[in-house]
Amino acid sequence: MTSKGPEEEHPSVTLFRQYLRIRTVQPKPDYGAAVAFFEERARQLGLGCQKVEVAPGYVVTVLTWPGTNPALSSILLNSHTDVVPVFKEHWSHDPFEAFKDSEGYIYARGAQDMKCVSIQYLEAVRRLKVEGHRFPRTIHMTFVPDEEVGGHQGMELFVQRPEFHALRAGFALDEGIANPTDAFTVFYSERSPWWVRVTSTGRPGHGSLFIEDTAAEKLHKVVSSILAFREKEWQRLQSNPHLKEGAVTSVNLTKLEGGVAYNVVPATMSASFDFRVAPDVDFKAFEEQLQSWCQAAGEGVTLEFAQKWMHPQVTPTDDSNPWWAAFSRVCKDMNLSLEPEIMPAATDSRYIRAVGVPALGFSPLNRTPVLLHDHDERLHEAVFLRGVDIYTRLLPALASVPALPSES
Ligand SMILES: CSCC[C@H](NC=O)C(=O)O
Ligand SMILES: [Zn+2]
Ligand SMILES: [Zn+2]
Repeated sequence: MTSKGPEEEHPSVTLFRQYLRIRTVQPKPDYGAAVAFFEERARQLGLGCQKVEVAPGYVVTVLTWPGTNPALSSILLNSHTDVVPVFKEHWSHDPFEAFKDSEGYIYARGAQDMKCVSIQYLEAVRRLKVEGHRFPRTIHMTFVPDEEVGGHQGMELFVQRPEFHALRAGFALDEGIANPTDAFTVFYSERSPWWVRVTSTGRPGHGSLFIEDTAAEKLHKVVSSILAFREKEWQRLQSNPHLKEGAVTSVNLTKLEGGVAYNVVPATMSASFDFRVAPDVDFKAFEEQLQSWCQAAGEGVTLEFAQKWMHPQVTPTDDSNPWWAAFSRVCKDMNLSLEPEIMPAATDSRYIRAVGVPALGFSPLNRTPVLLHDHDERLHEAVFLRGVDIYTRLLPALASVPALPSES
């Protein structure tokens, strides 16, 4: 399927590269251009198009292919439109040019995360429509802003809107992560982001003296306790080949703040941590553990949360879940091997699952190095096109899942 020259390029690849050139890059994404792009796709494909402004300047675009049985719940195909910033000097090609090399690799920010998936959905729907298919369940494609900075102005608000409930989503697909092997990774749950800032207060004074009870020494104790916990989780992951990254709790010390001069002992210092809490953790006990590390460090050590997700959900990956049964059956029929895992990072799936809609995180990218958020993010056009084939098989199966007990 690799094209030799631009004149022979597969039209789906050309469309993908057009979308990659839209600069929806944080912190100032050009969302207007993205919305216009999807409106034009809706027009070309003859799909319904709805724009929902969830916050000023933050529009969710919904493209709809109605099913034949409106009594059934719908399939939601979600993708975010924003991408993370780049360090341009570390790229081999301009990250917003969608350069394709002679082997067929397309270099661009968003090539894996997740502009590929948006176009793969659209192109699968286009093919199925052109072939004259109709399915019982409605298929909605949602193109949402703000995911890369937490989705607070995107999916978090959208799931609370009447327009979201009107979609009557029964099942959702959202992003996954590439897999370097022949297999495909599929995510059935996510770790919960807890962003914690520990602030320590103590006695100030002259930097030449042995001051007692300083902010720094107490902060050091908390940092040590947390990094010791990190090491324990890391060892647990390393020593058990059955455990994948998302199954343990991770933490990184990501910020240290405080101090004004070399010779002034500061009265306040703080440390910020990015925790990703595994879904099987007892959240209450874990928070108590954090509090007790602060208390053990001494007086005047407190913590606050900048982010604290409290609703982890697991989408079942057995045949008790008819959506999983349909999804995995197609993969089996196509000889695709699946590796079900817990997403280490946080995606919009958490908001979708939290309102009771089962969701799988799946980017149909195998034999692809994991380059999301990295320099030289790229995707081979053949892998991209294979992904369109995969959705072209998945969508008919999902949109034809028979009425669930709750729907009859
Ligand atoms: C926790 S809000 C930030 C969401 C972000 N998502 C993708 O990278 C992440 O850091 O996982
Ligand atoms: Zn993403
Ligand atoms: Zn991302």
